[in-house]
Amino acid sequence: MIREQLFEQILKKKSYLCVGLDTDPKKLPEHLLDNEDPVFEFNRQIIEATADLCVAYKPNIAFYEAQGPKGWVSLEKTLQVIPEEVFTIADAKRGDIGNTSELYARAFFETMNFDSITVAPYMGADSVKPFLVQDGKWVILLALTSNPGSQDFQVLTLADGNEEYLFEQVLKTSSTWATAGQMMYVVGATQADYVERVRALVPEHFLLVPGVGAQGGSLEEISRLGMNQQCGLLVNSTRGIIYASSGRDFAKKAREEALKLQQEMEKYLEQYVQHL
Ligand SMILES: O=C(O)c1cc(=O)[nH]c(=O)n1[C@@H]1O[C@H](COP(=O)(O)O)[C@@H](O)[C@H]1O
Repeated sequence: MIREQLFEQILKKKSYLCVGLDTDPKKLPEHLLDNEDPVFEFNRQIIEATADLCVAYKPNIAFYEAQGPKGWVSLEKTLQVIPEEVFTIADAKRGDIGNTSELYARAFFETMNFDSITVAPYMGADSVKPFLVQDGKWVILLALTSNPGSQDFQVLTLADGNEEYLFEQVLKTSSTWATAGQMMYVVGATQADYVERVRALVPEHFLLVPGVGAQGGSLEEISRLGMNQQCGLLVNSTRGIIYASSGRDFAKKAREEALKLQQEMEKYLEQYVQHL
């Protein structure tokens, strides 16, 4: 999916919500367990209940890999029921020497038809470039993550005397590898203090923002500080939506939570995107 299509969908749905599909077999509502493929059935109902409120789905691959071959089957079936216009993110956090990254790219972009994949920048240019193979397929590079461990390396200052954080160097260098039509950055909602520094370096790029809800990040703050004139944000919520209820009403409750976020997003879009 190209950038213009993504923005069109944001305008149409008045939403920049990404729903995480981190489907844990241990957390499924009991009444689904008799199903032939409970993980798929759970995802199918979540998608049916939320597809008009969100612009992206982000299955975290770990939740499928952990189940072995049947997990990959559930993932493939899930992709098939995501409506065509909704952006898909393989949250796989890959990246390796060039020829291996090529195979990761093939796995997620060809064997499975994801629009994008999350990639770790640590191994540098030759580990990321194999994912930048064609228009409409995106790299979402980890820049400043939402977790406590982000403090261990990402905000260390470099020894070159420029008072620059490591994540800023990641943004500077990697933004020369691809345009804002092929690269996005992960910036945690818990990192609002640094968002202005992120935007100073990558004003045009979309940011994938996880960490609202269960991790405590604020949608208001990240929207105020991070939005650009093409919205420029995909804000993810996973547990806050998909596990809103563990009962028979799980899909209805998921919709209610997604709707709350969408309605808040509609407000920020009107406030911060000028030509709306
Ligand atoms: O790449 C990600 O999506 C990601 C990056 C990051 O910095 N923090 C983060 O939480 N994530 C993912 O975003 C999702 C967050 O889920 P919730 O905390 O349940 O909303 C999980 O799939 C995480 O793996």
